[in-house]
Amino acid sequence: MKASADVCDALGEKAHVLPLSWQSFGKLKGAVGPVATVKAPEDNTLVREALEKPGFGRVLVVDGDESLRCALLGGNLAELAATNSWAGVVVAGAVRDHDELIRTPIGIFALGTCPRKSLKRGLGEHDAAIRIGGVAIAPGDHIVADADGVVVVAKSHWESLP
Ligand SMILES: O=C([O-])CC(=O)C(=O)O
Repeated sequence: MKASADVCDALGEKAHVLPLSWQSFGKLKGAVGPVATVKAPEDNTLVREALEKPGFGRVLVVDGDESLRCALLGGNLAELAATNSWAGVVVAGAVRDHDELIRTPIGIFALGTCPRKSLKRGLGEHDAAIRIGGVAIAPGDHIVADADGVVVVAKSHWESLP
């Protein structure tokens, strides 16, 4: 699996580091793959909808407005993601069920934990162009997340990597 540091060394400024304080929660300590996006403003209805579909090895990047007021993913959604062949989930927000997440065979990266669940009103948007930590991310970009951080690379640059 590609390491985020190697991707940064190879691509320089073409590798976009998401400058936030990421923590790894899943049993797998890395997630690499093409990006699918979802906006989830303190409401994880669309996160569930996305993870109910086949992941095909993609990484779901969740724009949660960096809120730590509620959890956008917990043990059930992590299990769903692993079952449906998602390579990982990157949540710019909070997750919960820490002790279940660490046993689930998928990469899960988030900014922290919160024991409160999110709204279920269907707010948000699938496949949106999003911005996390000031970095623009669109479906089809590639992501490398590991213990060093989370890096986004445009498809054209990704294909130039050895
Ligand atoms: O359903 C939710 O809101 C999040 C959760 O607790 C889970 O995924 O288990």
